[in-house]
Amino acid sequence: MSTLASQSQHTIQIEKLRKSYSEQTAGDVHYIIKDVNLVIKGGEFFVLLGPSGCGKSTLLNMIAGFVSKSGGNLKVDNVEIDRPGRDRAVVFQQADSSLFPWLTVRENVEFGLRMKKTPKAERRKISDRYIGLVGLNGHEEKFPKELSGGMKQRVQLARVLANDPAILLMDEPFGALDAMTRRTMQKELVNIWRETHKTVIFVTHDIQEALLLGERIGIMSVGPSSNITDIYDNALPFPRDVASPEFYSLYNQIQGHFEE
Ligand SMILES: Nc1ncnc2c1ncn2[C@@H]1O[C@H](COP(=O)(O)OP(=O)(O)OP(=O)(O)O)[C@@H](O)[C@H]1O
Repeated sequence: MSTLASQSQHTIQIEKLRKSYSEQTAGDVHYIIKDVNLVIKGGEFFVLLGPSGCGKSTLLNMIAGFVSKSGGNLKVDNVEIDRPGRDRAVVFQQADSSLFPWLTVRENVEFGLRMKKTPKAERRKISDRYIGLVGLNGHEEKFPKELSGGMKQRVQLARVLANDPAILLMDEPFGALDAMTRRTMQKELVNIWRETHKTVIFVTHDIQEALLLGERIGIMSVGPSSNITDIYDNALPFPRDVASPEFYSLYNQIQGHFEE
């Protein structure tokens, strides 16, 4: 288990970061994102909010090390990111594609630990903890096809958490869930984050979701050459109340930003 001290590191430093998927083609370079500057502190819950197609997933996948940069600097604790690493893990919107259908809930959660050759008793202890944390007690022996969409997303989250990455990269993880399940998962994620002190970068295009979760909310402009144009601090106490005047006021400020 990572200590609080070690989790308070893992600061992500982004300087003049740019990405083009068409650098090899002749003519003007078409940048998806251009000159993004951002520092995300270790242990912070940061939300990337922006309209569809602005490059949120591209930026997240660059931090994950799945997509290469075209220019600028992208570092964790002053070390350049040039590949995926155990310090970072991604939670995708579609849980189905990340779960092994032939493995049970417990076996899916323990998969990474098995690869690391973690002893069986230790694996069981860790999977018990995270299966409990995501509310799946009693479902350990089920297969993915026997689970609802929300339950599958919980398994994906438990599996990622079991590997204890310091940095959680979440790409619209609740986008495919019904409204009630989504709200439950949002509350659980906040509890997990507060308990584990991980750095979270959460991508969404939903202002309410951004405000329910984030300590800071980075607004991405419409592409191409998208950038983070504004950052909103959100110090509202947890659990956040969507009906409070403070929530409503912040919501309107951010919405106004997109209407400009
Ligand atoms: N592998 C790729 N090759 C070429 N273009 C790509 C690739 N991946 C993404 N793009 C383009 O980059 C732009 C940004 O896509 P991206 O998925 O990062 O945006 P997004 O903000 O996450 O969108 P959404 O909210 O709809 O998921 C889009 O125009 C998309 O077509």
